[in-house]
Amino acid sequence: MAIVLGPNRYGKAETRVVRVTRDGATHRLKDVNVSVSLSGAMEDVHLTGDNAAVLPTDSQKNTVFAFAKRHGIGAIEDFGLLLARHFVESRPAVGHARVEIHEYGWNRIAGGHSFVRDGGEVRTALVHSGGGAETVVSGLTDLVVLNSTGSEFHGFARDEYTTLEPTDDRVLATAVTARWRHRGTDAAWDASYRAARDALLAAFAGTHSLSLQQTLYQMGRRVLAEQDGICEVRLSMPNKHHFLVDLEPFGMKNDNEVYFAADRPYGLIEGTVLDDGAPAAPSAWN
Ligand SMILES: O=c1[nH]c(=O)c2[nH]c(=O)[nH]c2[nH]1
Repeated sequence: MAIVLGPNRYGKAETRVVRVTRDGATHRLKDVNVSVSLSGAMEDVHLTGDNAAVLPTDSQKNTVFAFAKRHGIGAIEDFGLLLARHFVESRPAVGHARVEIHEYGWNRIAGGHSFVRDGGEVRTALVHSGGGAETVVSGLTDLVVLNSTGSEFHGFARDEYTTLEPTDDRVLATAVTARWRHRGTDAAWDASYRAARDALLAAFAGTHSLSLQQTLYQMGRRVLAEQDGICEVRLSMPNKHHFLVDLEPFGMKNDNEVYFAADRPYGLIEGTVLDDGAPAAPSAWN
């Protein structure tokens, strides 16, 4: 047996940066979590302990802070591209850079310098640069949505373990994780993000659902139908079950009004919706 070093990468994960832009008394806030991962000619450090090619992860963290000051933080896709290109172009040993950024939203309260955190929702970007190829995947996590009617689930397969009752009126709730791959690397990121988020919400609300799978497909479809610059959407959606509570013991009828919101287990519905003519780019999602 020949033992060899396989794929490897390294970098500083989860550098939390808050960048305040002071425009007189009116401030703007960007709150991000940046993870850098570099790969390339890193045999020596693994095989012999020679660190000559290794840009310390500490330097990578410092670069994130320095770039936040020097360039500001605009759309997270742009900040990711800036960092990824910097590491590939400035370090001969680095053939590939992966930069993942999560952004936490803040809204202005009053005056110029007071803010309140958005709900749990997070905007995401994943950038790869190296070997002459670049990819950008945008997205969001924890977009929590609920339809209080307009959802059915029946006609499903049955076996000896099936106890689920069919329903023609249920609560449909999920926490959407969606990521979408752009065809290029120079979109109007903020406008594209808002349009994709709106499309996901409109499709969730506007689909009379026969299953969460059907709703998922409609959500991905809507994003692709509205934006030529996007060629692939990947969705992961937990079915946040809401069970009708039996109120008969208390002499009351439950007319689809009182639910037990279970947190686990949950159905996990995942799928990809794509332009089948787009060039495949599996590494864009790594
Ligand atoms: O929309 C649904 N899809 C399923 O696959 C499923 N399975 C289940 O038990 N409930 C549901 N609901």
